[in-house]
Amino acid sequence: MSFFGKLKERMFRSSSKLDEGLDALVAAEPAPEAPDAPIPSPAPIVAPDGSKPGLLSRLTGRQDAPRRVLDDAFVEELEDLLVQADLGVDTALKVTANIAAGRFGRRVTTAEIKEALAAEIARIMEPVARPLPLYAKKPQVVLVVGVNGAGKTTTIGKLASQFRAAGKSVIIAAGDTFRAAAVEQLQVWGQRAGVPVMTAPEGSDPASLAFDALTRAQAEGADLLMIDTAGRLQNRADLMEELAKIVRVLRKKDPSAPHNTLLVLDATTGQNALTQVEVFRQMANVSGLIMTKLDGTARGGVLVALADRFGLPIHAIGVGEQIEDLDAFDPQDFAAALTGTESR
Ligand SMILES: Nc1nc2c(ncn2[C@@H]2O[C@H](COP(=O)(O)OP(=O)(O)OP(=O)(O)O)[C@@H](O)[C@H]2O)c(=O)[nH]1
Repeated sequence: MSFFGKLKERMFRSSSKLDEGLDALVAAEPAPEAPDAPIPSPAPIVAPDGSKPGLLSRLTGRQDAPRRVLDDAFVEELEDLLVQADLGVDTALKVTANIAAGRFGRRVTTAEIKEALAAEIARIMEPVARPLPLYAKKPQVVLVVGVNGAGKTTTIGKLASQFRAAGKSVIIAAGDTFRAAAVEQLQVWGQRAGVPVMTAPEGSDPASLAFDALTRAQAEGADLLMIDTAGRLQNRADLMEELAKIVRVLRKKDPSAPHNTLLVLDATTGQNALTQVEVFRQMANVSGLIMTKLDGTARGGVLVALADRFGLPIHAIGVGEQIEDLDAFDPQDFAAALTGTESR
């Protein structure tokens, strides 16, 4: 199945929410307020090119798509709908203002609003849609950060598998040494991807494991070293110190490491993802994002808010629990899936 087909199918719940909301918005043409208020004469149905509809289309009703005047009430309802779809207040206001510009006071159809919304979303997402950059430098050190449960382990496994398929040699370091279950999970993913996973005794210093892993990666001439990290936000100071130490120690072996710091975010957390970006940016030099669990969530809109607020590259999106369920981020497809329009 094409990327768009898969995304659309899997984001069905997100798109249908916004999709249906937009349909309802246009259908909800408010009745005139007072009985003695002048009833506005219906606007002539004129095609976008200015021509009147022909007899056949008038008879078949194809020109009769519901229309609603884009007025202040419409603008407010559209803003609310976008906030509910997790675009965040600032982005929702901006997007709505852009859609209203040039259309205010006109009678619009749902299709026109959906197309305009998809175009606005794609415009915001375009600059951030960038795959993980691969450098000539070997080994390229990729530090993976994010709260527990965001999908770090799964994403590392999926990425490792894709790099392997592209002919790259990869080593994984299980840096969350405080949770035996996390280490075991990563070992399972390493096996699936066919990639060695370096571990350390439970409770040992993750920085020391990172150092050993980089030593091995350099010795073996590996292309990539991916380092998993803990995600205990409950003790922020400790986590910050832990991440800082990993970076300090890596730089003893390679002053340019880490070459990427990926923040993994869970789409189902909605607006909370914005806070996580802020927190992790204070703790680590986040260079890009991967958003997981976009399948089956109604909260995919948060990606638009993230792109608009932070402008950090979105390297990939997780659309399922299987090893192949990590896709490149395509802004046109994403906008189409979210708004229920056809991708260009
Ligand atoms: N539906 C879906 N589930 C996902 C996706 N990515 C990860 N998951 C699931 O999310 C859960 C947590 O994923 P992990 O990879 O263990 O998350 P983590 O951040 O490593 O969490 P800890 O191991 O607790 O540190 C698992 O059940 C995964 O199968 C995704 O893109 N879609």
